[in-house]
Amino acid sequence: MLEQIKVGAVSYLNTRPLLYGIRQSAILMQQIELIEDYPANIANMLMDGRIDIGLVPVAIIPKINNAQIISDFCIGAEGNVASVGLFSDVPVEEIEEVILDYQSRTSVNLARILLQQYWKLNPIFTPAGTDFIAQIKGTTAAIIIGDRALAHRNKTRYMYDLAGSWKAMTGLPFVFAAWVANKPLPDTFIEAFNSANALGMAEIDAVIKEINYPLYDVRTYFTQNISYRLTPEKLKGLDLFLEMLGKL
Ligand SMILES: C=C(O[C@@H]1C=C(C(=O)O)C=C[C@H]1O)C(=O)O
Repeated sequence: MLEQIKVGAVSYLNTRPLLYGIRQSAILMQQIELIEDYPANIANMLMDGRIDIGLVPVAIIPKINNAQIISDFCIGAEGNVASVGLFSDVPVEEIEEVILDYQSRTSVNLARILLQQYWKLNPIFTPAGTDFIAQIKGTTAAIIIGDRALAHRNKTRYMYDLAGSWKAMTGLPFVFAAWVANKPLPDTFIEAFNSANALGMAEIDAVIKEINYPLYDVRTYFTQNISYRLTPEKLKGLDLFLEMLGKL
């Protein structure tokens, strides 16, 4: 038997439409082993070769040998993404310290770019411990991503949406994560993988039916906040982000 292709996916709600399609595809499921974890862990797995494909934070693409984006689907946003924010009790100008979510690799860097170039501020950045959300207080703010960010909306006085702010600064959409392989894969497999992703998007009603999430409207999240197609405009946003990241 051929060895299975190891695929790592982000374990947040936003990935559910993509995984729905993959799981529906029996032939694909015979060829892959699916591993779910938070983004920073998926990034480590792809970097050290424990997986062959990962829905990885785009910020780590430059650190991967032979990195290839293999899919037309991504975790992106054309405006407010709702699940990536700078959460603060004070207005952004008054923030002195920003704690950076340990689960993130892209958004923490996006936050550094936006604070420097959009808000023109220079706060201290601190790596997060596991209980960092409880430390948001006074002039200490935090970047939170994923489901924990959705759950924390309305809990702080201010939530600056990082994808919305990126759009305001650059006029471009933003890509948080993309399907990246660290080795060449057969074209037939890549085609099947893409079709499976597309299937999930086409069956969005069925995806939503499976989810019981009371804290945010998942239909709005999947159809108006997250934008899954890796369009030429998104690739422009991605190129600009990687260029800015290189100069940080
Ligand atoms: C929009 C999101 O994008 C995520 C943000 C990531 C990051 O900051 O490194 C990585 C993967 C994405 O799933 C989110 O999870 O809320």
